[in-house]
Amino acid sequence: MTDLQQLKNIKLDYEDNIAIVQLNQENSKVNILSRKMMNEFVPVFNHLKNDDNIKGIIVISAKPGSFIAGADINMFESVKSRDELYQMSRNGQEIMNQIEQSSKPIIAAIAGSCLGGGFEVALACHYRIAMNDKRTGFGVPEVKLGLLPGAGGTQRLLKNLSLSDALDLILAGKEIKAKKAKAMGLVDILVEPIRSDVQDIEEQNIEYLRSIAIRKVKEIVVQKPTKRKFGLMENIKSIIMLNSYVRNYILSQAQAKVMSQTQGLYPAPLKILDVIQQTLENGSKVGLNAEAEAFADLAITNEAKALISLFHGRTECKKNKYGKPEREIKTIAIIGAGAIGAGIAHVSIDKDFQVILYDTTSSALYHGQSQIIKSYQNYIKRNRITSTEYSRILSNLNCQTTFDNLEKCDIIIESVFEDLKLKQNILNELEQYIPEHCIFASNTYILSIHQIAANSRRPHKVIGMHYFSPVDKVELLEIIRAKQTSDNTICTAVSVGLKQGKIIIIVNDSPGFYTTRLLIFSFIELFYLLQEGLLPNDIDKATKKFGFHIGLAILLDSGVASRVAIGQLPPKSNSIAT
Ligand SMILES: CCCCCCC[C@H](O)CC(=O)SCCNC(=O)CCNC(=O)[C@H](O)C(C)(C)COP(=O)([O-])OP(=O)([O-])OC[C@H]1O[C@@H](n2cnc3c(N)ncnc32)[C@H](O)[C@@H]1OP(=O)([O-])[O-]
Repeated sequence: MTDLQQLKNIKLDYEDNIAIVQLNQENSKVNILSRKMMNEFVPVFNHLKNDDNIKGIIVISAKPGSFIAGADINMFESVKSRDELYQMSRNGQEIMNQIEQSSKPIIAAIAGSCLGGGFEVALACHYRIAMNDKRTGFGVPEVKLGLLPGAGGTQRLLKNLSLSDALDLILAGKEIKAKKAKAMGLVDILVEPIRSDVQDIEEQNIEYLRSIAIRKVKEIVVQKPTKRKFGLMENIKSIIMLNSYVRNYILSQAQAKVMSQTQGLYPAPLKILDVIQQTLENGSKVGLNAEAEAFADLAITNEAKALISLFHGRTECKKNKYGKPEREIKTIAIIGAGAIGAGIAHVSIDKDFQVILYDTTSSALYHGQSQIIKSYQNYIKRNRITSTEYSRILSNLNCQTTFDNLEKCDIIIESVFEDLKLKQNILNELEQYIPEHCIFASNTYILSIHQIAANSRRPHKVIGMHYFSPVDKVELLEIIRAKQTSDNTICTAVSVGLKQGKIIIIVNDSPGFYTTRLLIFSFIELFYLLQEGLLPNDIDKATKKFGFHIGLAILLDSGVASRVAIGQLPPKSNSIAT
């Protein structure tokens, strides 16, 4: 029995007859439903449930940016048997049922990520109040770990949403922002954050959210909650759902989409569809059991283990192991307004970097600028940003055909053709204009950073930053350190990349670095297959069936790959990854 005076991951507060359960996972950036957290949460909840003085409960997080990031992923890895996983899911479902069935109103006051098991907790609560800010997002990303929501999430999402919307969330594992969650009926009240120029803003916002939640729960205690009224469209949708022909049609469409996107290589989406079908045909009791069975089946697959390992790898690649750069980076100059240069500008301006986009001609510059403007206009159309945000973001972009203002730059990212002489000349010329602290990054997939810096006055400030097209969609950034590159230069490049939202690998300045070298070996095999008489289309089909996102032959046909394959790669190979 946990002593309620000795809680380490939960702070229990009271205001009048309202209990505030504040989650604050020890030694962690995020809250998770770990064994330690659950060992405190369950006794706290039972105590509050049985205490007659308590009339209402609020579940809130003390951590800025994180409500609950889900069940503890490491817990699944430590489990020894399938039965244990099944039981874990059943226990999770039982806790959520207890929350839902509580006679006292329970409000989830949500600021930050509300994901997986965290979203399942929120869905089990009677009322959801959410901060309408960038960091607050809802989703069930379990499918990305090769799993499915295993604490009643499939059932509650089906109850709260139309079948298509529920499928959309569970199968894609995508995150939605608070405003969209409110529009979908998953959130009851949106709270606007306090102005962003206030100090300790996030802590203050949590306090503010808490005060609104306390007011609301007191109101509910007096009035008793009114059931959410469904609109006309929702009523029509639920009538349609009673029709098995319509249901089966939606499920078969979803299955076809899954098969075309995954080639059937991932078991989780297919299991999810199966659980949903069983629920729709036999009701929630069968659905819950099917969910737990599927959770246990999936958690022991190699696919889940590989995807969980990928999660850990990605988390590692989001860290700056070099610490903090000596200077804060405010201004970036990008040399070359082609698709990649413009893409780099695109991922920089919305992170509040001041960007100078340079090209030699107005028409090239116009082309790059139009690419950026078009993308951001699309975001407005898709409600990803408001027109005010659009104006603010675009005001960070300065396009020019001269080297004016380069003295303000903290980093230059050169993204011109793969021509060693050209890159060397640009570096030499720019060194006349840029300040002493400014670092120079070359966006190259093949040229030696050491050679690019051969005539530099400060080679320790030269580094490679290899972006991938389309830059606003591909998360990977390959950072290449030459022997002479200083740690602060690497640290600065990593911090810029992380702020741009990239997942970063750091590699040595060796032939083909990491990514291009991997491609080379695939292309060598491809050439053998072509010589043996296979058709490019068949090779593409086979590689896609194997799991490649695009066919290998079509990849070769894209300019980048062919130039790599045609022999710019130096013959000698050294070790690559740092
Ligand atoms: C009650 C039992 C119920 C059982 C039944 C199953 C229930 C459920 O359906 C299954 C799940 O929820 S599956 C889960 C579904 N949820 C997800 O898939 C969400 C996974 N998480 C994320 O997507 C991101 O971490 C966030 C967006 C939450 C934060 O991003 P950010 O601000 O850039 O932060 P960051 O740098 O990424 O992470 C900081 C630290 O937190 C760590 N950590 C984080 N989540 C963890 C977790 N769930 N676990 C463990 N650890 C987790 C992370 O490793 C790192 O550790 P380190 O030691 O410092 O290296």
